[in-house]
Amino acid sequence: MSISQLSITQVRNLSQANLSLSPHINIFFGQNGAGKTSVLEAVHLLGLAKSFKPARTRSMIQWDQTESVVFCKVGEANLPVGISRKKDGKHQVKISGEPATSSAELASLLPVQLINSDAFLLLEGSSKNRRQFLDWGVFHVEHTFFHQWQRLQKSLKSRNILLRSGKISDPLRDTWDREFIEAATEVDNLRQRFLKGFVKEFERVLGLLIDLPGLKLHYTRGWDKTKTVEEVLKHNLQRDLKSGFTNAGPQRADMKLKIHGELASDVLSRGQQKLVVCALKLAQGYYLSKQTGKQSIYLVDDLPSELDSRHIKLMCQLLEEMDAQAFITCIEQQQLATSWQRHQPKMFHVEHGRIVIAPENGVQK
Ligand SMILES: Nc1ncnc2c1ncn2[C@@H]1O[C@H](COP(=O)(O)OP(=O)(O)OP(=O)(O)O)[C@@H](O)[C@H]1O
Repeated sequence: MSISQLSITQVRNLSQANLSLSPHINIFFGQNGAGKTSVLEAVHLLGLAKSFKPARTRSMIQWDQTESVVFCKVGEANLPVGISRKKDGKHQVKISGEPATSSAELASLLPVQLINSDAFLLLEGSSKNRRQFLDWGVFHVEHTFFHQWQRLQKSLKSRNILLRSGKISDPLRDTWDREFIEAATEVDNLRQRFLKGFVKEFERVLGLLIDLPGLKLHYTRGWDKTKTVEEVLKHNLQRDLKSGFTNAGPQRADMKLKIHGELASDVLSRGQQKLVVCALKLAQGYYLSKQTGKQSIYLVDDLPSELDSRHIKLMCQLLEEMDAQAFITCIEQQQLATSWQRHQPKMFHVEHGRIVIAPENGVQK
């Protein structure tokens, strides 16, 4: 799926922009503070109904305005998709003129992958970042995942409320325990099944980007691997009651990257870390496309930062080969002008919140 037309209204310093996009590579270049990242944020809002960080969503609305609106046409059928977001946090999503039933519907239609400076959190941040990354892939590849994941969240929340109330023999807790056990087992099975294929794809893409022998992805499911969830819940009951929450389960799963037993974030240089993170993100798009035929949409903020010219070219080649639609930002047009082999990118110059089409390769024809 790619976006053919994009209209952005009152997002940060972009008062109004109407863009006709390439289904392949779209590059936004311009000086600091021009509004390049805001274009990516607008597409992110369309795909996930929020900014890069949920807490930033409110601040996206242009000063002295009450709402941001982003509208696009998707795929060959030019399916209209729009979102409006108000200062009070309310938002409205419409797909083909009808209100979307859930944000999952939007996410399924527009599989957005973001590579920006926050992407380093995949290596150095909390396990929540890695679980979100993993679950993005499982959600798109395994059709039953969303339902099981919702069951897990609901049963976990209800169980934790009962734990805090201290009702040790509450029959209601037995009910939520059973629901939690079933959902936890399913979520873990689906994550593991996804990872079997994904890890191979990740190793392939990483090998094309950088030679890091010994780098391995280690999945931990969130509870003792020699025990069932049921056994762990029984074993941990006193501890769970004392702490007021469920200590073990898929809500504690992690996916660490280690090299020779050390965390990649403790060992690798900044550039190497960026390449590992890019390999993870690109592998998601490749794997999704191989498993489902769906194309992802890539938002890459400041692609050249931290990378030497050889690695910039390799990144561009991999994005092109995947045939995903990409929105890429950089400061100078020349930084990315000659990195492409298959398609000429569409170049946009962003200046003080205004976006104009620029000549390809910076050469006026
Ligand atoms: N709510 C808002 N209303 C209006 N302007 C805003 C709002 N929030 C941020 N801005 C301004 O909008 C611009 C957003 O810039 P953006 O982050 O898109 O820049 P950029 O081109 O990616 O720059 P850089 O290269 O420095 O990352 C900045 O000039 C910022 O000060």
